[in-house]
Amino acid sequence: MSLKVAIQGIPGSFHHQVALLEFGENCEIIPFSTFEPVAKAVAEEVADVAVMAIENSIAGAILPNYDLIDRYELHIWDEFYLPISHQLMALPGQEIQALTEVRSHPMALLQCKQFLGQFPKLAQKDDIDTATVAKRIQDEKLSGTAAIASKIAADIYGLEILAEDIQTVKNNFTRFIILRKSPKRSEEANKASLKITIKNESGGLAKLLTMLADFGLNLSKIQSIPVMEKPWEYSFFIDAVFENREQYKSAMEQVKSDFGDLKIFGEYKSRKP
Ligand SMILES: O=C(O)C(=O)C[C@]1(C(=O)O)C=C[C@@H](O)C=C1
Repeated sequence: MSLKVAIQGIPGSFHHQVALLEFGENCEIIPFSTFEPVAKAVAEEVADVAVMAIENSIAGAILPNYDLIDRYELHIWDEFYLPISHQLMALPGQEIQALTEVRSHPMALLQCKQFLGQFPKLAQKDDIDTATVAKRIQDEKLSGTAAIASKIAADIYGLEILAEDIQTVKNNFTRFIILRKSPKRSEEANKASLKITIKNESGGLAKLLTMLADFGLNLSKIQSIPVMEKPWEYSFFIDAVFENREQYKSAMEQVKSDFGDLKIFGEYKSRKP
């Protein structure tokens, strides 16, 4: 039986590309148009695994996805960094000047903000995912509308590329995480994703960070997320890289005893390029 992989997006989307690269051409892709049903599908065992974008090197974090992992009690099994190159594309034979709107996933539009700034008359519209826009332009023969999507999407849906590599910096990556319902047991892990809710007292965060550094944890990411039930209080989502597993374990014990709540989303191998 093939692995069921939940993603947001259709063939040609970046999620689809990651799913095939990670799980091979024979996996069964279960596509959704937003992130919440992706998380739900794994929580309810409709899918075995989910691929979910979590942050981009130009546009930053996709904050609502942190909440989904937390709320649906999912576990991070792995990470995947995909180089992202965006192309402006439209029905064949059109000039950029003839376009009136450009549609894409909001994260993709953000990554191309500088390029789009040159075309103030081009209305920017958020859409489901990069490839869905490319497909719709072809299916409905939408002249005047452009998509921002991958070269693969242009090939699949028969669109012409009008401008290549339009993301603000050429070296652009999106970090995806691989989620499952059950926790992963791995002895080779050197990275952990944590949620720490510290007591609201002066210097609390500074003390936490110093303690983690003392145990040899290198924080590759720290993101504050509001605690919804307690206005103006925050939890911290932390990605920490470590060399010594015992020291990491000791640090986690100390977090629990001295700082507050700890939730470990996953321990896995760092894939940072
Ligand atoms: O729209 C797509 O193709 C996606 O896979 C979504 C997504 C995202 O969620 O950030 C994935 C990678 C890129 O950063 C742009 C968009």
